[in-house]
Amino acid sequence: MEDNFSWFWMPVLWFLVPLFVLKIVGLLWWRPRRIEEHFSKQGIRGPPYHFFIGNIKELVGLMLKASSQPMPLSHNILPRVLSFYHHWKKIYGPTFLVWFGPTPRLTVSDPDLIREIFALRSEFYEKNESHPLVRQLEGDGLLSLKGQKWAHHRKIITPTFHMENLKLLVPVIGKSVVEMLDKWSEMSNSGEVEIEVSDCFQTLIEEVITRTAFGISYEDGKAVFRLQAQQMVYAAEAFRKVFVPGYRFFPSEKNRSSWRLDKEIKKSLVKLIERRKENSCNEMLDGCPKDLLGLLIRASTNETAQRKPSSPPSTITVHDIVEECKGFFFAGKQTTSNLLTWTTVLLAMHPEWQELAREEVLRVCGARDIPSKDDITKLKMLSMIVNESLRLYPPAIATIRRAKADVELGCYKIPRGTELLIPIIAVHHDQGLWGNDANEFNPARFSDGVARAAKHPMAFIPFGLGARTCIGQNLAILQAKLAIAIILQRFSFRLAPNYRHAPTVLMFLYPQYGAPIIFRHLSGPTTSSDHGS
Ligand code: HEM
Repeated sequence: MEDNFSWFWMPVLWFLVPLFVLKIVGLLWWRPRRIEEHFSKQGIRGPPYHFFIGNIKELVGLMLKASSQPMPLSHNILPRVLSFYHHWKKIYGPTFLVWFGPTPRLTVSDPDLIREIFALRSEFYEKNESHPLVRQLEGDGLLSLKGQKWAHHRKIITPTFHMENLKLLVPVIGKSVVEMLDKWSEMSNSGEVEIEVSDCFQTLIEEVITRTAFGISYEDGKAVFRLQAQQMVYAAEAFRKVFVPGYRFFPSEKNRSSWRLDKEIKKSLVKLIERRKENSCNEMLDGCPKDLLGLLIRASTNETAQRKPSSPPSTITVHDIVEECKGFFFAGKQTTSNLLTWTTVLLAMHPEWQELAREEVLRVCGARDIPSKDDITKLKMLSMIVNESLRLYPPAIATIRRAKADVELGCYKIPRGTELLIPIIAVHHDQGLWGNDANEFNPARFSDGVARAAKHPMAFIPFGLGARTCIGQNLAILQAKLAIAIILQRFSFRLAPNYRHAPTVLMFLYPQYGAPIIFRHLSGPTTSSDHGS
């Protein structure tokens, strides 16, 4: 029997093992060399590829060194935040090849090329596959879907984020902001209070997103945020490691924790969706905001009702809804809370702009009332300030696309499978596009509108570009303007003496040591009962 076994298997193994080794060597050694050569012939160079790990070791080293200590109070944050780009750009120029493990990434910061990727020839590019831990966090929803399924979901969800619909949320958001400020007032001592704003704004945005996403069920959504915050720590660690295919199935301690968290998140969301379906909600009544959950449930119900017995199953399932909700929690919270944090820090650093913004708010909205939806659109100075904040401190500092086929990008020939890294923050800080004061806080550059603020209309891309542009941008801007306006009505503020300037990336741009700010009441302390609506 044993003899029969070796007689049959030994030659098979002799054949298969070398084949497997050859395949691995091809993927991890020969292919990267060929790609390096392909780009080098076109004048594109970069740090040399190292077997299997690519440039991960140098990359992590540069990041750790850059974030090892705070920086001076300056807005020249690119060297700290995207240290590898800053470092290699000086050596190889703005378009260079960098290796994330065996995956090549070409950096693209020329706005004409960026427009080609996102808008003019977007059919040749697709979203790259996120790391499985990141994917778990962002869900299999709009953020990562592709093709027809993405288009179908985007069409259904878009109405939630129309300005007309969002404006109905103004009193809800305003109420959450006022409640937060009332707590600050209660904590204040002789009219002043020190607040670590990045934590406070996260809680505020959680509340607003849960209301926008879940309407009447917002209380139930809060548990999901807590679980996602834990998942985010694992996902952020994954960014610093080479992606090993299949490793996610290995029952390591972290993987097991991450699976458990994912299971809990799914369970909470399914419970929430089922309860909401049973209640069959009142949110479709005239004048009530359409929330994400209501729209998705309605879409799935309509599809099921209209389905012929012979047609394929409804495309919006409870699983789809769960995945979309995960994405909205994740994308909505971290981005907007960081926008609020950086805008507050900037106004604390630049009191002259804080004063101009306050004058406008008091003139348009008065000193006490929660600004109305019409007031918000009139706050031009505040819009300029928020834009300048998004330019200097964009919460999403970069994005990635993958070439679906061999494609020409400008004068470059890009092989299929190459990833293109668009360093949003580098484009926003480029002196060639923004002038010599690119690293200065100067909201006035937006006084003639976004398209004319820089030398190229595509130089300002905090929300991405083209069909896959951020669906939540109106909501983010609305929340930020409303919250800052209400703060300006009630407080003046400055950096706390213990503030340390340390913008850092943990998936999004955030202050490494928090953002302690001192708030001073403009007049005597007020409470919510004093406010109009
Ligand atoms: C300051 C706040 C925000 C910033 C800077 C921001 C940034 C971005 C960027 C750059 C993209 C494009 C990514 C790419 O092309 O690869 C994006 C997409 C997206 N964002 Fe946002 N975002 C913000 C707020 C929000 C909010 C509040 C929500 C939802 C509640 C949201 C949901 C999404 C979704 C679902 C996508 C994917 C859209 C698609 O592919 O169809 N974002 N965001």
